[in-house]
Amino acid sequence: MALAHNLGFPRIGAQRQLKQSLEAFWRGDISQTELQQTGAALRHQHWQWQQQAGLDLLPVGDFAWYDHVLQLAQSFGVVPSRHQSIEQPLAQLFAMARGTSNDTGNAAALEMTKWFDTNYHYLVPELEIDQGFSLQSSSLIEQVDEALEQGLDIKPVVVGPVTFLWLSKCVGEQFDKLALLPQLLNAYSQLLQQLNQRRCGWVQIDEPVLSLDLPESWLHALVTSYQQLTAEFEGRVLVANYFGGLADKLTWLNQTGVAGLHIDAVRAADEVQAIAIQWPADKVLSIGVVDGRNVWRADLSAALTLLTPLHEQRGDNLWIAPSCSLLHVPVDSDVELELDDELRGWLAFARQKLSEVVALTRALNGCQSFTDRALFTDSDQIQRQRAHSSRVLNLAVRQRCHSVLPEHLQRQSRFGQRQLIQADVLKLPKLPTTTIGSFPQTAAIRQNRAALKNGKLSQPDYDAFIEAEIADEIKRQQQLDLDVLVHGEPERNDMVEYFGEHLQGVAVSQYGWVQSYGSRCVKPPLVYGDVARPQAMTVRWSKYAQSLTDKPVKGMLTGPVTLLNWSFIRSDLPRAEVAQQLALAVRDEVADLEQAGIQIIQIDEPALREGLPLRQRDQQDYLQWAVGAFRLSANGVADSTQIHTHMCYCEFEDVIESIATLDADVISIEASRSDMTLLSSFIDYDYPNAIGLGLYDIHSPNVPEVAAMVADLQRAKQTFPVEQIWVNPDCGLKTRGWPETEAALANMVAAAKQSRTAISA
Ligand SMILES: CN1c2c(nc(N)[nH]c2=O)NC[C@@H]1CNc1ccc(C(=O)N[C@@H](CCC(=O)N[C@@H](CCC(=O)N[C@@H](CCC(=O)O)C(=O)O)C(=O)O)C(=O)O)cc1
Ligand SMILES: N[C@@H](CCS)C(=O)O
Ligand SMILES: [Zn+2]
Repeated sequence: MALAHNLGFPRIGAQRQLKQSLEAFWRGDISQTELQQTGAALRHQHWQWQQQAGLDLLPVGDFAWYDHVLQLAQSFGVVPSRHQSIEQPLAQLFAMARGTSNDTGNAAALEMTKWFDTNYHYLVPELEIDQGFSLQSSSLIEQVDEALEQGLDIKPVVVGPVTFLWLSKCVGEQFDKLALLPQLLNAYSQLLQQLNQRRCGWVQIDEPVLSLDLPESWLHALVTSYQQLTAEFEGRVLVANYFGGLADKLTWLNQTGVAGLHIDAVRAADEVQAIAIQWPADKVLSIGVVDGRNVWRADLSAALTLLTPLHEQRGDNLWIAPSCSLLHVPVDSDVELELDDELRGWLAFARQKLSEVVALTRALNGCQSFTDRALFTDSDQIQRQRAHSSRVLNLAVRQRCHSVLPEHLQRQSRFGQRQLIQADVLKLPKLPTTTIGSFPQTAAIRQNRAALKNGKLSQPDYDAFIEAEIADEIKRQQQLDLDVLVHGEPERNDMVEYFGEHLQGVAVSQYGWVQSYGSRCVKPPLVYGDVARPQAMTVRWSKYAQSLTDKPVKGMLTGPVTLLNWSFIRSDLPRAEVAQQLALAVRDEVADLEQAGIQIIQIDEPALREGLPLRQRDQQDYLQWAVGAFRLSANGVADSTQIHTHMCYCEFEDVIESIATLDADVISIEASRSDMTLLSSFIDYDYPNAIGLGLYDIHSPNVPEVAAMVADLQRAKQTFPVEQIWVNPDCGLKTRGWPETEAALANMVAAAKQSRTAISA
């Protein structure tokens, strides 16, 4: 009998209960006991749903208060010294996640970065050269005990040692992280011994680093690790890889002695047959055949065709699962009642995906229920429907894509010439100051938008409210004496979802929340068909803002690659083509902004680096079409129009050449959190265009000091021509409050002014 299992369930809750409880706890509105009750209720609910779906083994340990990597680090005692004085474990966890600030000083949060190529962010464990590891109280064990008390058939899940070490960073003296492996393995052994005491039959150890190009020393580490862990665990170890292929690592995995292997049969469909032959038939092979990174219903008949011969070969040793943890999809598509029946029918969120896994497993085992059969019938019908639906194909869009010419990707003149023209038009001071776009999304803004959505506020009243917000934000920026103003983005729920709401071929869900980091969530748009822009999306707000001031107001758009990477994209068209359609829609908006008198337009691309394929062999192709999409969106303007772009949270060194090829007049980057080291990629590359230095970290409520920013500007001036330097925060200010925003910007403007005086002196 094939077995149905799951790798992980979304922890935030179908109604974002975890978010609400966390934020209430942080505000001091609820007690720790109440927060813990929310956690327990969510875990109980999620296990119940998974059990009802018919899974044979339920994942346990996938729940985390803020981030599962952070939680594991704390369990192993990997706590930076600046947070060690906090004894209460939950308080310490939140201090590591969010930083602390009190009379005795600030203790910074851990660095946050992208989890592989997803829009989920994990906290980076900090390792010192003499780092010790030992099992402290473990959230995994607590969750296991809780699930066992509920009489569930469980499979504990934990991030594996190779991935943990790979994702951690060295602090202080630099050293080879692998030197710490033996001690780290001891901590894992302690964890496995605890699972032995609880007689767990299986443990799932996640090693998504297997999807990367790994140096040989790390593959040796893989073998050493699992030889030790399998010897110590009395049950059986399932190593789970996802987000890509691992065929090149199979001979290494064969030496590890693990009893089971999970593969991502969606991202690496081409490897399934070869792995099925090479992975011993007496070991479990788990096929991640239902897409855990996208929201469309699976083609169940096609999946069954793939699985049937594998089942004939392996029998009980074939497991069926989603391709990866369901952390990356929303919970339940059945509640999306504002979508029409046809579109809703095309969707499968986490709960629906588990029904698909179970239906496939039962079909293999020859014990399908009536509901399972109906799922297959529906699936066949949906595949046909989507292929022929008039809402999917837009001939005008297809025609326009075919007519794109190389000159559409080209500015009229080179940067040097554009710079002179723009300087003449804009008349900005040296080291011009600006912000990245959004200002605080206050409770009042969110409440008014909620009121509009549930019919309590009319559209004209809402629009008037947004105009008043914009007017207030322009006034504040003028008082701060910023040089290039923004309208502040108060009309946007999110920089991607907002555009999803305005584009044809794209739908937005009502409750389709996905955790981005900690308590913060996003609702990725659903790109189901060819994308078109029926009317202007932002012009009204930018134009209104510009009418209130003589200073230039920067138009603010999200770029095509970020719209692509932060949406759920149709699976019947190559990503490059969807990117081109999005690019044409953004290009039209750029043209309309320019037409409306907006002289500076920023096209944000924070997800350009994130979309970089995990394997080097796939990267050039992506970079080529992604850069092409950006250029198509941006380059239809006159030389006098200044194009900005913005990127945050990203390492630039492996993509710097492509970033230069974007040819934006100004790129604003994060610089402060990396102590200006991110700049080194730009310096080494001799980056030709202008750069906006993210001079302070917007993720912290701390107000940056003028002197520190002056010192950073001084360093930048030593490496870049001063005409190329702009001054700005490192990202948008939507998550901040007004008092710290105004104080920080006042200091930033003061730092720029001081630095200008130093230039002219
Ligand atoms: C730059 N970042 C972004 C990423 N991805 C995106 N798609 N967008 C991004 O901006 N990835 C990388 C980073 C991640 N950073 C963040 C930062 C902040 C958030 C965030 O704050 N998310 C909000 C949700 C935003 C939103 O859609 N708001 C809506 C709905 C607000 C709401 O909850 N309303 C209440 C009622 C109102 C009330 O009474 O307060 C409700 O519905 O119950 C809106 O503004 O209308 C979050 O709350 O988590 C995300 C990623
Ligand atoms: N313009 C956006 C960019 C975020 S990456 C903002 O300011 O929020
Ligand atoms: Zn940003």
